[in-house]
Amino acid sequence: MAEGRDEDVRPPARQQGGASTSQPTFEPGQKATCLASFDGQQHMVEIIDRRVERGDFIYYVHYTDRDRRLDEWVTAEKLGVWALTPRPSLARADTLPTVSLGGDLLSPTGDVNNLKVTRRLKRKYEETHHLPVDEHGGDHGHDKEHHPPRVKNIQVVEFGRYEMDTWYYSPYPEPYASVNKLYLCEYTLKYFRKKKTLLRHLAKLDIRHPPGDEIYRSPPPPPGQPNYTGGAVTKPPISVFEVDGKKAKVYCQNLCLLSKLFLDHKTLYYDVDPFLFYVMCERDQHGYHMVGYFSKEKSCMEDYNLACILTLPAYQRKGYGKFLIAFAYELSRREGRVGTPERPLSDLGTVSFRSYWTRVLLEQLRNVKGDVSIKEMSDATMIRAQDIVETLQGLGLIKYWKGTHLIHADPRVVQEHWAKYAHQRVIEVDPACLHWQPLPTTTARKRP
Ligand SMILES: CC(=O)SCCNC(=O)CCNC(=O)[C@H](O)C(C)(C)COP(=O)(O)OP(=O)(O)OC[C@H]1O[C@@H](n2cnc3c(N)ncnc32)[C@H](O)[C@@H]1OP(=O)(O)O
Repeated sequence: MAEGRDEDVRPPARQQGGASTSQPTFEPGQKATCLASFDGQQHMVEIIDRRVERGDFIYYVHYTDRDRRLDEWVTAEKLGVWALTPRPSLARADTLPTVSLGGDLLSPTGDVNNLKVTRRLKRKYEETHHLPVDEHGGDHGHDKEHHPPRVKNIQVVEFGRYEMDTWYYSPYPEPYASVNKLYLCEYTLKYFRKKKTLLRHLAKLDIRHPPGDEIYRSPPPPPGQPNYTGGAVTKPPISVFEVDGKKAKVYCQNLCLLSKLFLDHKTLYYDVDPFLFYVMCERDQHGYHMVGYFSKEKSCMEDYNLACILTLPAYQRKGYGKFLIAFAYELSRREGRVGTPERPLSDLGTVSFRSYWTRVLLEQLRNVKGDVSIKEMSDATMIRAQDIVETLQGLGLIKYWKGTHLIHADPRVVQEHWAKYAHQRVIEVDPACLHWQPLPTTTARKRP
C-alpha cells in the first residue's frame, strides 16, 4: 500500500488567537466534519472563516455537499476532525483519478502526498467526489478578484410586512453591508439601517409601485370574493411592471443588490442599462407589493429570454416562479423567438424550469393527435429544442435513432406522468392581460 494512504488528515491541535478551549482549532480552508443544524447529521464542511466569541473560536462553515445558503456559524463542539480513511468506493480505480500517480491518494484538500497534481486531475477528483469545484477555475466565469466574499454579511431583511432570513453575501455599500438587519422600502427598494428612517421615507413617498410601465394586470377577484390576503384566494390580483435599467438605474441596482442576497451566482449589480426588469407584484388597497422579478437583456445575440429570476422567500412555493417563467415565454412568443434561461441555473432554478418545461410539454403531448416533431413542439411552446430533448429524455419519451431524436410519446406513459401534474396549483399567464408588443429590434420598443 502506498505510503500515507492510511493516515488521518488531522489539523494541528493547538490553541491560537486567545481561544480558551481544549478543542482542536481549525484553519480557514481546512476540511472537517460538522453536525448540521438543518438535519442533525454529520456532513463534511470546509472552514471558510473563524472569529473569537466569548473566548472561543466560532467557525463559518460551508457544507460541501449542499448549497451555500446553508453555510452557517457553528461552535467548535459541532466540528470534528475529518479523517481520511480508505473506503471501498475510494479504492475503485474508476473513481480515483490518482491511480496513475503511483497509487498515492489525493487528499480532500487537493494535495497529493508529496506529489504535484495537475489542475485537470484535481478538478476531476472534486467532481467525482462532489467536492466544490475550485472556484478560481472559472466554472461560472468568476475569477479570484471578482468572486464575492463567501461569508454572509446581512442576516435579515425587513421587506413590506415580511422579515426574511438572507441566504448569501450581497455587496451593499458600507455601512449598510455590516448590519445584521436591513430595512427595505418595498416600493423604491431603498435600504436603511433603522426602521424609523424607513418610516420617515415611506411617509414622504407618493408612489406605491415599481418605476415602470404596468404591462400586465390580472383582473380583480370576482364580486363578493375577499381581496387576496396571502392564501385565501387561489388567484391573487397580479401586476407586472417593465422597468428599464437605463431609466430607473438606482431602482434596478437596488433590485440586483436585494436579489444577490438570494442568488449565489449573480454578478450583475451596477451595469443595469442593457437590461429590462419584469417586476411582479401582488396588488391590494395599499399598493403593489413586489413578490419577484426576472431580468432580460434588451438585445441578446443568444437565445436567452431570461437572465436572472427571483421569487422573494416569503412568497416562494406558491407558483409565482413558474408564473414568471411562463411570462418570459409569453414575451418570447410575441417576439417570435424561442428562448432559454441564461446558464448556469441554480438548484432551485433547475427544479423550477424542469417543472415548467415538463408540465407544458406533457400538456402538448396529451393534446396532440399522431406524430409530433421537436421543431413543432418548440414552435408551439417557444421552448428551445435542446431543453425539450433533455426534458423528454428525463421522462423516457424520446428515442435516439439514426442520429436523430424522435419523440416517442406512448399515451399511457404520458398520462402516468401527467397524473403528477394534474393537481398542481398553476397561476396562468393570461395573454389578454398582457399589453406589450415588441418592436422589430428589441433594443428600442414602443409602448403599446
Ligand atoms: C437563470 C437563473 O436565474 S437561475 C437562478 C434561479 N433563482 C434562484 O435560485 C434564486 C432563489 N430562488 C428563487 O427565487 C425561487 O426558488 C425560484 C424563482 C427559483 C422559484 O420560485 P418559486 O416561486 O418558489 O417557484 P414555484 O412556486 O413556481 O415552484 C417551482 C418548483 O420549484 C419547487 N421548489 C421551490 N422551492 C423549493 C425548495 N425550497 N425546495 C424544493 N423544491 C422547491 C416547487 O415545488 C416547484 O416544483 P413543482 O412544480 O414540481 O411542485
